[in-house]
Amino acid sequence: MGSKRTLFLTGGAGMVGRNIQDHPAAADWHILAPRSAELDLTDADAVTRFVDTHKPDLVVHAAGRVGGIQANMAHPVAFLEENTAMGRNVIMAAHRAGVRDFLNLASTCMYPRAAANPLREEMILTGELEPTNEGYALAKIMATRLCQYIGREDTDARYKTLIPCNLFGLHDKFDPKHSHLVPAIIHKVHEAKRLGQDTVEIWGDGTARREFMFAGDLADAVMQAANDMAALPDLMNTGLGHDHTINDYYATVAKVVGWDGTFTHDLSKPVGMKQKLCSTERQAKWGWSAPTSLEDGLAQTYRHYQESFAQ
Ligand SMILES: NC(=O)C1=CN([C@@H]2O[C@H](COP(=O)(O)OP(=O)(O)OC[C@H]3O[C@@H](n4cnc5c(N)ncnc54)[C@H](OP(=O)(O)O)[C@@H]3O)[C@@H](O)[C@H]2O)C=CC1
Ligand SMILES: C[C@H]1O[C@H](OP(=O)(O)OP(=O)(O)OC[C@H]2O[C@@H](n3cnc4c(=O)[nH]c(N)nc43)[C@H](O)[C@@H]2O)[C@@H](O)[C@@H](O)C1=O
Repeated sequence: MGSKRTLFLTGGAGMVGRNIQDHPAAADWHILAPRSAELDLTDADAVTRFVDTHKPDLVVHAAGRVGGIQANMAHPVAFLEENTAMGRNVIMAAHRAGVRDFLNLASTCMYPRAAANPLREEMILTGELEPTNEGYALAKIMATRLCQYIGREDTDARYKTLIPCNLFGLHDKFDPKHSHLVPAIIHKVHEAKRLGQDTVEIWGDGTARREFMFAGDLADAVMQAANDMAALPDLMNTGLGHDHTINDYYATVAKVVGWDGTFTHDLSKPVGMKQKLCSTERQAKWGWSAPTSLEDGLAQTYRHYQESFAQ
């Protein structure tokens, strides 16, 4: 314990944070993961005091106000303001305290809405953002650029950003008001099975495409990065390099849950980006790929849902 390096993990109780703490390589670190009730990251002075007191060797910034398309559209002020404040406070407190290594988590929502797929890291800030999550994306771009500027001005600082694709997994949010696509489908299809319903409604026409990675796999990439920050590119997509239609995700979840009903489409619901598929070129050069198949990840997530959320 005495010889372990200290990792300040923000958002340690969230989906990504819990998967990081459950990763086998987490045992190599002394992890500090305060809840928001103990350390409100929007409070700059409190963050500075925390970082100055603990002087971590590495910060992994996995906290944020996070939600699916509907939550982002309903609360753009909070998504922009809280995420900007958290990013700025954590990054600046770490840099002022002399923390050399910082791993920032962004999101593929910060790519321009009309960018050609697959999305390459140098496309950031080359076009207009997707309006359904613009506030959140602006906050993510701010934190990403701040890390890059710090790295440019202070060549000892390794302030780097992973850009994960959409994620799902254990400890996801299943509440329909906040959920992303995959947990929303799991909840809807499970409920249809439980209540004996023979149809489930899909938002939009189902032809939009998404790249959903198992959150345990993102944790694996984070731990590989943590172990050798020098080897990590300063900005890198973390994804699968392939995607599926929304209709495909519904069909696959129905198979995993064991429900054989049919689907309808509600064309009045928001659809967002038509496609946001990562280029995995940098990730491949870095020497990593996601190990979990969609079916296996969904089966694990459905078991977790049944244990923690389902009626
Ligand atoms: N989920 C996804 O599909 C994707 C996520 N990401 C990024 O990964 C990161 C983690 O996301 P995810 O785990 O899904 O999010 P969750 O919503 O599951 O977790 C977010 C965490 O942030 C913490 N938090 C929120 N506000 C504050 C605050 N004011 N002070 C301190 N802590 C706060 C919460 O802490 P507490 O529980 O203690 O309140 C919570 O544990 C985010 O940066 C997100 O943008 C990127 C791409 C896709
Ligand atoms: C990772 C990224 O994720 C977010 O963007 P998003 O990918 O658009 O979010 P989503 O997962 O909620 O939806 C994906 C797609 O799925 C369709 N869809 C069908 N049926 C349901 C459904 O029942 N619920 C939801 N939520 N979507 C549905 C929905 O219409 C859309 O086309 C950002 O806000 C931001 O959080 C971010 O960083």
